[in-house]
Amino acid sequence: MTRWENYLFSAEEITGSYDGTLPLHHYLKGFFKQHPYMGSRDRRQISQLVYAYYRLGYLWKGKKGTSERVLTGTFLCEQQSTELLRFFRPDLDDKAGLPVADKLDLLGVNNLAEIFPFAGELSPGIDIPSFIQSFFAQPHLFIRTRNNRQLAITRLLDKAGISYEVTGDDTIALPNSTKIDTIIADKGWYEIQDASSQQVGQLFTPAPGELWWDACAASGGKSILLMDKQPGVKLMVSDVRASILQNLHQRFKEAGIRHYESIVLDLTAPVADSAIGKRRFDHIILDAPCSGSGTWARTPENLSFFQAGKIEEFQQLQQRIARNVAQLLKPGGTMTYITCSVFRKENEDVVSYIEKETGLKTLEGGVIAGYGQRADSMFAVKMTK
Ligand SMILES: C[S@@+](CC[C@H](N)C(=O)[O-])C[C@H]1O[C@@H](n2cnc3c(N)ncnc32)[C@H](O)[C@@H]1O
Repeated sequence: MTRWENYLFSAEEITGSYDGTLPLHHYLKGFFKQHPYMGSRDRRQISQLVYAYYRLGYLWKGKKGTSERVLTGTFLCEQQSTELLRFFRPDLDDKAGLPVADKLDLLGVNNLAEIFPFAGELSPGIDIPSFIQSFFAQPHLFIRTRNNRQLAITRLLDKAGISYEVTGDDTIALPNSTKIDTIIADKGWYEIQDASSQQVGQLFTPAPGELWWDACAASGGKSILLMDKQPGVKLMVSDVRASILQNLHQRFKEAGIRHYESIVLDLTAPVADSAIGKRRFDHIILDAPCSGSGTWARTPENLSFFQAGKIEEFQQLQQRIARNVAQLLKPGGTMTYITCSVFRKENEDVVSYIEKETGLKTLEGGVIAGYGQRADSMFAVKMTK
């Protein structure tokens, strides 16, 4: 067998045994551990084939064989000729430089719902063709530069020969494979944070002395953004997972944030006075658990394994959490409801529910369509009591 045939064979073996239970990158790690004779180039090429396959979503599922789908996915993802595609499908390789829309035409795909069957669930602000076509490109790695270090960082990137684009005052887009921690030693200079997540920060207008609560803080990405804007706020962070708050403590330490309070809270139940006393908050960040569908260009295996019924499960969870969280907002304060979902039921419909159930009113915000700049897509709405 040639090298290319071996690669295709391995990709077929992986897609045949992977069941979506683990994230795909974990599964691939396990697979390569069991095949230690594969070198780093082999691992990279096989992983690319597997990812290209999952980027097809539902296209030709059950209708065409795995190898044909792997090669079709590869054709849609590659922007220039590759040896592998030239070996198997020179007809497609000749056309590798075409835009994705033209490639789909060439393949006779004129209904994008063949790829993404959830198109009817999308928030109105999402451009359906652009969103679906974005699955065929790996999103960028974005960093948010801190403490006026942008120039110093771009110098180091230049020195390391990394291609990058400065896309905002504090935002740099990098190739996804960049090992940024090997280039910039001081972790206090930057945060890895998607461009859309950074954009959410425009809804935060903190003033010194205000009491802020990051209710679903995870490892603290939004909180660090907030504290960089205004180090003088009084911050409380919470999450249902104690383990993720441990990650937050480490990340805060590296970011130089020392003064904050943290607490483990399950927000599906009302917050007891015994946990936080009679305190009420000037501002709340509610970055709710969600389907993550705005990030599926990074984890395209979800296109095949996500179950439609999950959308409503998330919606119910978001509604319960939002109702309990809104109780702790001071009159005149704001709550910013955030998801990294593109589904209306998790976004606009939850905002309508919050308005109806808690009396909060929408001030500004909506869909953040990241697919246009190879970033995640999100939803963020600022509401007031
Ligand atoms: C989208 S993530 C938050 C991301 C984070 N704000 C950031 O910027 O990195 C949602 C978080 O909600 C937490 N969560 C899920 N269910 C919860 C619950 N019932 N109560 C509190 N937090 C919950 C999850 O553990 C997860 O860390």
